[in-house]
Amino acid sequence: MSSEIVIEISQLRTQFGSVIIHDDLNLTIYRGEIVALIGGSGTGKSTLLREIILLEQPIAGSIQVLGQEVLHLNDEQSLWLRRRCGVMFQNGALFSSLTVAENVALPLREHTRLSKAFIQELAAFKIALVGLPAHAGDKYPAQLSGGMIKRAAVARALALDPEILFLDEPTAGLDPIGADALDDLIIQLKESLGLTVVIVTHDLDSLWKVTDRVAVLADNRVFAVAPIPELLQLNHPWLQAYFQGPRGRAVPTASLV
Ligand SMILES: Nc1ncnc2c1ncn2[C@@H]1O[C@H](COP(=O)(O)OP(=O)(O)OP(=O)(O)O)[C@@H](O)[C@H]1O
Repeated sequence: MSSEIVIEISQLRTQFGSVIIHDDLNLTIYRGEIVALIGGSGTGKSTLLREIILLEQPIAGSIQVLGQEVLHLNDEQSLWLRRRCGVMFQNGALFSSLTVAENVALPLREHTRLSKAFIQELAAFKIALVGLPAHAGDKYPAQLSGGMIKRAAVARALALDPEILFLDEPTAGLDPIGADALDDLIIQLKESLGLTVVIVTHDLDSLWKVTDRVAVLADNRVFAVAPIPELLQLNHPWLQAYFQGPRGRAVPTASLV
């Protein structure tokens, strides 16, 4: 992890009607790290992610992404930032009427003036990069397994060579083997492409395996942000219940063998 800041959120306040979601929320994310956002249901994890990628507006505060204040961008700056950020939404959100290759090519068609042949080549490269066989490019999403759909969605998120990858519940709905393989892919992409990765996840196995640090949303703010072993030292009831409860485990299996 470098000391270069890629995302800096300060004094963020988010409110829907009279309901306060975030209040004085602060979070700093560094280049090359994998950070997960966790917290109870409704604590505003997905909303925070949507604010960072310009899909939602907070009431007050500051969100700087790659040195740009995202709350006051003109159209050109928004476009620039959207290209620097790859996003995989929950369930992949691929267009069902397009093949995988067409889905991956779509951001390239929208954001570049590259030739059709070159775009096809780039899409094929991204499809290979995420570990899909070449013939998967000709398939429609409905013809793919859950794990392949997630990989295709990651390929589309990587289409424009982003610096930051946002993943909303990437392993949700996958069997443990598929989820583990996707975790491997996320680590591999971070290491080979130098990506900074921000994940919203409830998957404890994933948290242990892929994250460098975990940011815990509680009481409308980021209550703590640290590697999991450090979080376990904190005496917060929700955190203890989360990691030490019936579905949690105090130490990763890898360190037991
Ligand atoms: N556009 C919106 N308008 C009104 N309320 C919203 C909007 N978006 C989110 N909310 C509310 O804000 C709260 C936080 O939602 P969000 O989806 O960010 O939570 P979360 O932490 O990701 O939850 P979960 O773990 O259940 O997915 C919820 O109560 C939700 O109903």
